Amino acid sequence: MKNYNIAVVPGDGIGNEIVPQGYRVLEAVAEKHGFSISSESFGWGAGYYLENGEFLPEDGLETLKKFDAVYFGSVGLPAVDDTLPAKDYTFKVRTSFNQYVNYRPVRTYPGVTRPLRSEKHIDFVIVRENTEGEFVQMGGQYLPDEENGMGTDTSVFTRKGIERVAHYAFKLARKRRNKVTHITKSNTLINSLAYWDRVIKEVAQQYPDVEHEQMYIDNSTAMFVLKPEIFDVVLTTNLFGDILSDLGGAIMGSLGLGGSGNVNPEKEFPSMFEPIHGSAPDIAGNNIANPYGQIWSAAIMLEHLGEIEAAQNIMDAIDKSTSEGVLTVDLGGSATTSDVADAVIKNL
Ligand SMILES: NC(=O)C1=CN([C@@H]2O[C@H](COP(=O)(O)OP(=O)(O)OC[C@H]3O[C@@H](n4cnc5c(N)ncnc54)[C@H](O)[C@@H]3O)[C@@H](O)[C@H]2O)C=CC1
Ligand SMILES: CC(=O)C(=O)O
Ligand SMILES: [K+]
Ligand SMILES: [Mn+2]
Repeated sequence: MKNYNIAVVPGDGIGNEIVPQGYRVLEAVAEKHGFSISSESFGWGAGYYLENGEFLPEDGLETLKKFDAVYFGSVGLPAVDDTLPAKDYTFKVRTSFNQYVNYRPVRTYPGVTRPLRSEKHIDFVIVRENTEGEFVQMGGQYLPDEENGMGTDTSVFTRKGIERVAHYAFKLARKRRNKVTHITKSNTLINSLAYWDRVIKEVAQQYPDVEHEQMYIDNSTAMFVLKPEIFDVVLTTNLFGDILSDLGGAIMGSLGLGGSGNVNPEKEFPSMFEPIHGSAPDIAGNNIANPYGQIWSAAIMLEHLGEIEAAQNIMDAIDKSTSEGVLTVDLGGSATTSDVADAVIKNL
């Protein structure tokens, strides 16, 4: 029997509630589709940092490398300096494992009320560049306590970094509705994002069959709300994609509905699958967090591993569950985190 060995990293806050429920769905779907899942769980994150002074052990990345994939929650706690979780865990894994695509789909969930007036069907994918751009954390603070103190962060856009994510986006569009909208702000960021546009346009010429449109980030936030049905593949920078994907969660009805994959398309390293949101310390510990995005992330992981039918089975079971009204508090319902997983497993 085919087996997938998964590193499970729940992280902090609600990660410790939704990851175990997502894992239950994973085990159930595996049994149904004739493959097995083995796993090891790692208690890394901000809580681990409070006890050990680091987010993960020194050989943590080496440990993760041996797995087929990483099933992750979120990291960050109010008691820990919040400049650390991304630097010391999330970005470290994404960058070290060349997970240069952050695949973040947005869609309509049946039975979920969304904040938009329009009832039109939404189904698009944000492809967020995931290793460079505004988030390379190259910069510094100069005399921070002084009157003339200052801080800088430099954006880095490389030809290689832009080309590889652009090729991914155009290839993905060919499997969908053949349209790429690339997000920019080159009217003001006249070096970094003008270069981003230039390289994407070069790549676009190799996909003459795919419609290609450029849109400024400010206008795109408005279009997400006013006309989200116009999007198919949204190709964005790291920072813009971070912001747009929370907006994507919001237009679906809740941040808790968004699943994602940090993908190394070449499969030289394991990819990492997590919901789009953070550790939500404000609601943690009550079994009320919405696990649909975490469960969707399991489906995205299975698709990446080649278990297409099992992935589709999870998506159908999610749709059946939301249609039946199995909705958490953030969606106006009263289902608990574990109620949702129970329903999804029943509906597989
Ligand atoms: N990839 C990661 O590990 C990420 C970590 N973070 C970290 O998470 C911590 C909290 O950050 P916030 O800005 O508050 O963002 P957040 O996404 O954790 O929460 C924002 C709001 O959405 C709600 N929410 C999020 N997920 C939910 C779910 N599944 N069900 C119901 N409600 C949900 C929260 O209760 C909160 O009111 C910080 O330490 C931050 O650095 C934030 C984003 C990503
Ligand atoms: C760090 C963060 O907010 C994200 O990757 O979505
Ligand atoms: K997350
Ligand atoms: Mn984010």
